[in-house]
Amino acid sequence: MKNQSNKIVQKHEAKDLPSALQDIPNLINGKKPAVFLDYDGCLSPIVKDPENAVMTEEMRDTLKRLANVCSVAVVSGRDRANVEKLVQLDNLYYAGSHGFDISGPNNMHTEPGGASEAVPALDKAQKTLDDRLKEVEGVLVERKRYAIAVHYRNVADDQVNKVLQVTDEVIGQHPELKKGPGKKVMELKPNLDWHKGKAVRWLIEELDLNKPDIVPLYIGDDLTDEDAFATLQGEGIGIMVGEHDEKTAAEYRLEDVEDVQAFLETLTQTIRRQQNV
Ligand SMILES: O=P(O)(O)OC[C@H]1O[C@H](O[C@H]2O[C@H](CO)[C@@H](O)[C@H](O)[C@H]2O)[C@H](O)[C@@H](O)[C@@H]1O
Repeated sequence: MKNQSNKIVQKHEAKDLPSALQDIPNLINGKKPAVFLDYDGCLSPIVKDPENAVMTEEMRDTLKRLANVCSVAVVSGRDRANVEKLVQLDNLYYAGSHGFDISGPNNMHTEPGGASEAVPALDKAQKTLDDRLKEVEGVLVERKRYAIAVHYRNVADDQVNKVLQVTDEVIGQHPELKKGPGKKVMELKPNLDWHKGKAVRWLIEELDLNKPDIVPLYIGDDLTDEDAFATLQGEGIGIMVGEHDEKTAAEYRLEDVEDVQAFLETLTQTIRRQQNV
């Protein structure tokens, strides 16, 4: 399958991929990793209420140790400020709203995808969604700076179609917006050629990581992470956590959040050994 840049992207069933935990020194092949991580389903397990997706102190310590030996970025669908608050580490880079809103150490803040033009449409869509979905029990309309997530995880099965139909109608009223699926969520995003893969590419260039002795790793669990896996295929390593509904462009897999932490711990030790620290 070709992606938008006409690269042929190989896709596999997640269950058929080798475990990324098996042989980490071989996986990074003597290169220094730059690590890009999704948040929900990767650093914190999927839970019923997005507000309760809290990262453990152990995972925070793991990330802190990793960020001492290589570049680390969290690339999330969440609002950037929200994911920064959840992770609470100031030597990481953060890309929120699916990569539209990027921050980092030394007051770095930039919005390379040009999403601000979609804010009036997002504001109007949010009002309509709040109004039209207010009677549906369990629905959650989560506003991010540059996206809206309509969550139906806690909606009764016989009401889910209504939620999706209303969401589709509202997107149809705003050519500035497009839809994007996720885990029990339908998102409204700026209708622009920008996604997590483009944000990762932007960070690689900006942080001067585009070098033969550096290997970018991207770890994620959701459909929105496929853009990053596809972007890195052939030059980096995509690692799928668990599974989603489609084939994946990742080349390795991890089972769950615990596996992610074990992988990051071993990766840190491997880098330290390489650096003789
Ligand atoms: O790119 P991510 O960091 O993985 O963010 C994707 C979405 O994650 C959140 O929703 C998902 O996780 C929730 C908590 O586990 C779960 O309740 C929900 O069903 C999932 O879709 C977040 O709320 C969204 O804004 C992110 O886009």
